Amino acid sequence: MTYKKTSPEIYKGRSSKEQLYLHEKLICLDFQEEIIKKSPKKTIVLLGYACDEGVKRNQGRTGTVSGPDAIRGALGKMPNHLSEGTRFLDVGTIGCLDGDLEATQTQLCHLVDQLLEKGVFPVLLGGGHDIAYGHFNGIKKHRGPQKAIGIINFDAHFDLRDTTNGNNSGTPFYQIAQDCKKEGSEFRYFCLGIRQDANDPVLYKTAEELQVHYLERHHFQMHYLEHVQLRLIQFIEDVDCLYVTVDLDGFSTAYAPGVSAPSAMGFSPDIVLECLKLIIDSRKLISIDFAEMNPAYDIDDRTAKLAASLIHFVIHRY
Ligand SMILES: N=CN[C@@H](CCC(=O)O)C(=O)O
Ligand SMILES: [Mn+2]
Ligand SMILES: [Mn+2]
Repeated sequence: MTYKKTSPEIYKGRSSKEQLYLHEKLICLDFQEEIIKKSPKKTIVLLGYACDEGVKRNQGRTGTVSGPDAIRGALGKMPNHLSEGTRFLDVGTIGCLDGDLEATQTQLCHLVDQLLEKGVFPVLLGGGHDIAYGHFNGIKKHRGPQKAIGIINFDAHFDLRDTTNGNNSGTPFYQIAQDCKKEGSEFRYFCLGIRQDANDPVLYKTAEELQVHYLERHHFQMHYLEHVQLRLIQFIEDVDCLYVTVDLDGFSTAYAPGVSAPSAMGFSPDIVLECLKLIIDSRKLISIDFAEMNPAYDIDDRTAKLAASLIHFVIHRY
């Protein structure tokens, strides 16, 4: 595992005297210094997961290692509407050393636990979707295995591949489900945006066996908003808290070309925004991540800007 403090140089943009832009509001801290104080003030914390190893093992197009900084660059330029009392921090980025994905996920788990311990709202920037295994485990470590943690994944893929070929970016929710089985806890997983052209029959079968809640792409659109909202409300009712993960490859390539596995028939941002509204307003959301950002394939920073706009929305509504 590697760790790097974020250089403020990554955050560039217009300057003002009144913190009109997020890069002026944001403070880069060193995680190791433990200077994140527990405070009653609302605190939003960015943490990067610069890891390509899961994508590589899953035979995907690498490049997500640069994902966190691409999102940071786009986010920093955006206008700041956060209240004066809100703290907005960046605690750096962890990376994968010698292909040791598992060690990186374990480290992520510890960092997420520590962040939640401080009472802050973590916003994680990926990195392959293997971020989800470390992230979820950190939430579980903090909350305890008996708490009902709901996972909401906006994605084209179930990511329920079994681990016969090792852990990778296509296996995180299968790994979580196996851990749940061992611990005797319920696997609470809702996946929105699934498509038949992106998931084989074995994956659908695994989803059925694990009683996964899912909405397919043809129903995951504004035309079916009431239905989508109802399904979300039903899922949220049964959980104590929520972990949300946004896999950028679920969006149409028109919005998100910069990913490992692009989706020509992916979903649109408007339906995701509606869902995020409902999720945030439920007051159960405790942590969120944005995965699979791959700047090597981005066009005109479109994907980075989409991720940044979604984060902008979340941190202002939270
Ligand atoms: N994290 C994404 N995983 C997808 C990739 C699909 C693809 O390579 O086309 C998956 O394994 O299903
Ligand atoms: Mn995924
Ligand atoms: Mn995906």
